[in-house]
Amino acid sequence: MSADTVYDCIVIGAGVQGSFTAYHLAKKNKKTLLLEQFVLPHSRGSSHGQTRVIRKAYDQEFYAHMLDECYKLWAQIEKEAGVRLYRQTGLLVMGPENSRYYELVKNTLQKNKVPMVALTRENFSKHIPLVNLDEGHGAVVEIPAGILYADRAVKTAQGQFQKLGGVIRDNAMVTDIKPGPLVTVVTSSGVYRAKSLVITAGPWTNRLLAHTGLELPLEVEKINVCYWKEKVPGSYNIKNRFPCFIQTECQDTKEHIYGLPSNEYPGLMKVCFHAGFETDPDHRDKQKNTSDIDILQRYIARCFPGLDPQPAVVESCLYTLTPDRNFVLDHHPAYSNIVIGAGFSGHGFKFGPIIGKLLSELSLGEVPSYDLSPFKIRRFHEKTKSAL
Ligand SMILES: Cc1cc2nc3c(=O)[nH]c(=O)nc-3n(C[C@H](O)[C@H](O)[C@H](O)COP(=O)(O)OP(=O)(O)OC[C@H]3O[C@@H](n4cnc5c(N)ncnc54)[C@H](O)[C@@H]3O)c2cc1C
Ligand SMILES: O=C(O)[C@@H]1CCCCN1
Repeated sequence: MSADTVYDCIVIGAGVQGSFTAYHLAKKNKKTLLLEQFVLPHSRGSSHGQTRVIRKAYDQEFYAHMLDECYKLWAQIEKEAGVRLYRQTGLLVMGPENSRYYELVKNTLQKNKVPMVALTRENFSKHIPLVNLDEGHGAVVEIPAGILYADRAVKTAQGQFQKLGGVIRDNAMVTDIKPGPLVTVVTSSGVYRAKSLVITAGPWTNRLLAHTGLELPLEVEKINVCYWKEKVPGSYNIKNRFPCFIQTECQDTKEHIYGLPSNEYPGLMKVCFHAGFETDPDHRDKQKNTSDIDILQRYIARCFPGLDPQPAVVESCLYTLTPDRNFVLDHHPAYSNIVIGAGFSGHGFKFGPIIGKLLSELSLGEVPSYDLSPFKIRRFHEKTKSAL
């Protein structure tokens, strides 16, 4: 491409959401440029690591609805690229039987006819050995849920995008955005222009939006990603059909604790706390709070007796949270040819292919395939007004 190329669309940020957006745009024959500040692949954002959970066990039904198509889109890209990205493991959901959240999750699964098994206290340990169910808690298994191979998925979306003629420039940090009928994007390695722009910059979203006069209520948190050693190797292994799990709340915390079967590191199971500590994305290593690990240790000692209750490996990842934990998928309020995909609040990976499709639709001025009202920027202002 020559220096004066005008792209149909520029996408900023090659995490899972930007990579899938670029892929969908290229599928629609749009001349697309994907810009990434770091050399790819990297582990400084939110999409790195080997695994993520895919599930329909949500308290809000609109997420479960989107997942129908999402599973199909994951299967489609697996087929196109000849790689495996999804593996069914099932998802064990445990929570206080009398809690509203646990009830809503069960209702979503039932209403959407998701194959599931409700476990009783009597048969729990037969189906799920080496886990202690808390007193007063119920348990259901969502059968089709599973894991996504995260790093491989991002690489595959980028690879398919390139095969379709898309251009990726990594090591290209965007330093300025000049809105207009043609948007100008200034990077550390060149200046580019396009008819439309999609910003999928994860934890750096507000830094980029500052160039356009907008600030969203996003909070960036560092998550301690903990792996715990199996006392007997293999006891919680994916090959032995151990499922992913979510503990919606328990005596140790009102927040989710969740885990994935041992898989990526031999003999280690990933169990994490679904909340972290505020950080600057460029300085996350300075955030050293580990009070979440104390909570996890207590939980593991009580409920996962087959794990050593000391983390064997601790890595880090970033969440970008909105106040209501729903995503932002919308046009920029002042510039209709700038589209924003942000605030994935620690649960956006599974939706990558559908978010890519939706952001591509918004950037092309098409009617989006789903009702995007839960994801509009306007909701933040409405909240502020009603609070006055
Ligand atoms: C520990 C952890 C566990 C999770 N578990 C799950 C799960 O089980 N299931 C699930 O569905 N989701 C899960 N998530 C959430 C999911 O991973 C995120 O929602 C998703 O990865 C967000 O992707 P993104 O593309 O928005 O952000 P990112 O991956 O951060 O991508 C943004 C990209 O923009 C680039 N960028 C930023 N600024 C610039 C600039 N100025 N110029 C150029 N490039 C720029 C960044 O370098 C980065 O590559 C988890 C997240 C974490 C951290
Ligand atoms: O999005 C998910 O499915 C996981 C599990 C629960 C909390 C963190 N994210």
